[in-house]
Amino acid sequence: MAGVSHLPPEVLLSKRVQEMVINGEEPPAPYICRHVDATPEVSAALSPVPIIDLSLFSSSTPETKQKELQKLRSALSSWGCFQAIGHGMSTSFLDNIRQAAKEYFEQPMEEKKKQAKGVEEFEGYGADPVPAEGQFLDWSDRLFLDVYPEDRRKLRFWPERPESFRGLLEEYSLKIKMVTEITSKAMAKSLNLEENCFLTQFGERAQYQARFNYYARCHRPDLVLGLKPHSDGTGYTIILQDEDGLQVLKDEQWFTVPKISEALLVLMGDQMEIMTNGIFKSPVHRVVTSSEKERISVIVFYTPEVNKEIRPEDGLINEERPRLFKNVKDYADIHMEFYNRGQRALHTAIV
Ligand SMILES: O=C(O)CCC(=O)C(=O)O
Ligand SMILES: [Fe+2]
Repeated sequence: MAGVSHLPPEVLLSKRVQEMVINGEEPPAPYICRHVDATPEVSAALSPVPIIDLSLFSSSTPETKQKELQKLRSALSSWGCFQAIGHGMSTSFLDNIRQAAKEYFEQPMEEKKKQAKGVEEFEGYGADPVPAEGQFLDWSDRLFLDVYPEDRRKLRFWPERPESFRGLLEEYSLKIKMVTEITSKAMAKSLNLEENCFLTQFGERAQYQARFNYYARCHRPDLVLGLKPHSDGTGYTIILQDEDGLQVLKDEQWFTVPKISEALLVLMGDQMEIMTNGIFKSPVHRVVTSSEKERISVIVFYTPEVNKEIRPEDGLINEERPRLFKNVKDYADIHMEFYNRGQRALHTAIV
């Protein structure tokens, strides 16, 4: 096949990874990671990512509730993420979401290109905007959609096919809203804070953005990543996966997050680290590629409302733990600038 490795990133990013795979092309040079990562990897079977049962926060004895809150606090202080079960969504409903995403990506390119985004835009079907020079590209395609506040939706990017897509996304987002409410309250209680404090910081016009990721098979999983290492600029992020592939960095090891059919991964972003004055960790994570299986994930980014200042909770600042972070506004934008250069942005918020 004709090689494409001489093409610059902005040209490559106007093509889809899925197209390259269908055409039998080798990963072009900009997709090849240029450093050798010697960090050990822990397989899904051996990764003890904590599991939290959200249903125990509403219907259980005070002792059981307290125990689960402690588990939550410990999970978020050490891992920065947990697998949520008992969230009120059935496994068959989650499978319907996985299936709709799969059917979307399985459609012919012309169909998906109806939602095509510009190379430098965020919303729509495509890839991340062109990164800074020297950064490698991600072996993935994605569909990115603003979901809430509702008046921010751009329906021209919402697929009409598969037919179930829009309805399922609507239903899923409503349920995710309930999950964020339960989770935000439980996180506050686990830190002995007033239960609505994080919800108030996120604001009434908190943002929910959905991202459907398609990680194509790749001949060279040793050289190519589905998504480069990063932390999220969100408040926190909720991830539904259909295969293993996501890895979280902890204790200098990459832990593969096991796919559990009934679970959603809740992962802290930098803004929760700021609001908890550094108690909850926003973990670095990445997605590896596989030569055997493609992978789909459905992500909801949950971020404080535009233009709203957030700050470390007063109740988490004391003599032993002085204030670590400044008040910040629209941190996700700063995060994006650094992300583009393959860097973290959290240090910009340190006092
Ligand atoms: O696909 C995944 O599992 C993770 C995606 C992710 O980390 C992101 O979109 O920020
Ligand atoms: Fe992420």
